[in-house]
Amino acid sequence: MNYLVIKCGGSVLEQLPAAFYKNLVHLQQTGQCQPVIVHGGGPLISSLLKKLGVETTFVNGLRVTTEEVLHIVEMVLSGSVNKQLVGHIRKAGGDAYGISGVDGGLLQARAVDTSVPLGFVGEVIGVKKEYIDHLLELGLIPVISPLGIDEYGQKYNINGDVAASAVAQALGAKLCFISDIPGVFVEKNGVKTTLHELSKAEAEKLIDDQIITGGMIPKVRAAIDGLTHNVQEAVILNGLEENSLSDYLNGKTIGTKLMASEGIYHV
Ligand SMILES: Nc1ncnc2c1ncn2[C@@H]1O[C@H](COP(=O)(O)OP(=O)(O)O)[C@@H](O)[C@H]1O
Ligand SMILES: CC(=O)N[C@@H](CCC(=O)OP(=O)(O)O)C(=O)O
Repeated sequence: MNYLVIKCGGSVLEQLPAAFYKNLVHLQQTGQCQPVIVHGGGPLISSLLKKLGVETTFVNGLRVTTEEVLHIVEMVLSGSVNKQLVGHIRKAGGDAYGISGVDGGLLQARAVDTSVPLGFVGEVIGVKKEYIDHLLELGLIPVISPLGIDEYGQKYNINGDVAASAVAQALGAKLCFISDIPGVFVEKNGVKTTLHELSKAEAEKLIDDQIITGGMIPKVRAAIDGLTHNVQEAVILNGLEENSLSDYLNGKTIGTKLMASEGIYHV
């Protein structure tokens, strides 16, 4: 199957134009590809935590997740954001099935292994691909919230980019990250330019040089990790540009395409 995993970032979720959902439904209904959505919602989580007076911190773009934070992450992602997306897809004439990575153990997870303790932040160790296939066979667009669960029933907060890459790896899919910027940019002589291609070595150099920061760190790392594990191609696109997704699929040079190669060509 020609799977396309689309990661909808929290940075753009509330501003995605109606054309985005129309294009998505068109892709599915014409059989051009089998779209699978994985979403984020970081800004909405942060805003609810703030309202509730709960402090939140990030390490390399990952939210330190206490039990209290985990509970709120689940409310926002699997409750509010997931169902909003299902609503938008239906409004565009398609049908979608919202599912959390927790349900049926869709995303099997364990705690991430990092030098800094991050609490209940997870990494994906297995994806129940057959659930995704069943939904697609029924003509439904799967909409997945990025939480995972382990064999003991412990839930984990998984970065949306990391979850999207894991799903794309399991499906051998193309992977599109829809965010709020035209791509990865670098500043040269005071001029910002968007890179149309970014290799693994370049990405790590830009992270070291603090040119790639915050939420862009897990995004480029998840993309490159995907490319070395069965993902067909990975690109970062601007969701605020009306037809970025269909333009990309039609071969237009747009956004930043990640490359698994080690070379440094642009930076
Ligand atoms: N070099 C860079 N190029 C582009 N964006 C960058 C870069 N470094 C950091 N960013 C930030 O990464 C953000 C996208 O990551 P994130 O906020 O996690 O998005 P999303 O919610 O769409 O996943 C951009 O809005 C931008 O502020
Ligand atoms: C571990 C971790 O950082 N999880 C993310 C999950 C949401 C997410 O990834 O949202 P975006 O795609 O909008 O960034 C968080 O708690 O914010």
